[in-house]
Amino acid sequence: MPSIAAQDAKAFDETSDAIDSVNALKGQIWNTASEFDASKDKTQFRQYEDACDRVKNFYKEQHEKQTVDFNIKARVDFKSKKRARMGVWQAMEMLNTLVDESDPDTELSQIEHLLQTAEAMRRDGKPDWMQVTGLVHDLGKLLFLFGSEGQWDVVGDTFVVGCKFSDKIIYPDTFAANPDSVDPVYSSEYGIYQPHCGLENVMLSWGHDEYLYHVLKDQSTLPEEALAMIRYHSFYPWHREGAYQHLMNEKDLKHLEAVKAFNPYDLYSKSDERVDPAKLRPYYEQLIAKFFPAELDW
Ligand SMILES: O[C@H]1[C@H](O)[C@@H](O)[C@H](O)[C@@H](O)[C@@H]1O
Ligand SMILES: [Fe+2]
Ligand SMILES: [Fe+2]
Repeated sequence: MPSIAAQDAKAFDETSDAIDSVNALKGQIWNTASEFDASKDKTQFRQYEDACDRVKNFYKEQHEKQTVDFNIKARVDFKSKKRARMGVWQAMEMLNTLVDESDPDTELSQIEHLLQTAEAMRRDGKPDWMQVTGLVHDLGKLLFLFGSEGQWDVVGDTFVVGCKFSDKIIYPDTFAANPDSVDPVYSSEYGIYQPHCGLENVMLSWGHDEYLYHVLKDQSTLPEEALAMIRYHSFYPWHREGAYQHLMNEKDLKHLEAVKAFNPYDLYSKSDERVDPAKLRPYYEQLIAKFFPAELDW
């Protein structure tokens, strides 16, 4: 039996190895841009300072209400309820009634956004699994039709709850109204978490990413990268701004790379040409059949 001191030293070495490799790789990953990224004028997107009141009010409410208590309750509710049973295309059609209040960049319907994302990936020759991930990535917004409290617990960028709210989140001042921001534990650097504990062990603000990840992880044959794309695609303070590095482990580096490859298709396809869902349906139905059962529990 190694002594406690030796075990501590080993644990410390492992943590510092993880930190070293996070540090070595992160610069490379955070700075990568894809071909698709390069062809778009980025100044047209995510201009939150100039956004309309609809968007600003949305985030004011979300940042006030996403507390640790709420997040625990949302996860318990998720596990204890049955919502619906249907296929992927039917879910896309059902989602179409939602107009996302958090989005300053598109007025198009959700089905069009999903198809635009997938089509942009298809044009760039991305693999089947990634195209289908693009196709489904926002289906978690169905939560809104399944009894969410509003849009604030469904859409918008995500962030970590249970530790200090990062100033890399858009409209950071609005967290002053969140009771967790004056809680001595929840407002500290690490809060309820351990250094480099890994993002799978932290609570991201509840919404469409987290919900869909939990729905699909056991009901699809999507690879790990695809599930990371779904789970973290709204986590802009992390994947775009480089926040929360003190909570990352090595697995998250791989996930970061996947999310960074996904993001430009989600964001910049919003300015692409309109698509015709009826025309595209046969192609995507055969992709859906490769990765999902005919019906899923939502
Ligand atoms: O407003 C958008 C929302 O429409 C997206 O679905 C989400 O992923 C983004 O992070 C958010 O900023
Ligand atoms: Fe999204
Ligand atoms: Fe999206």
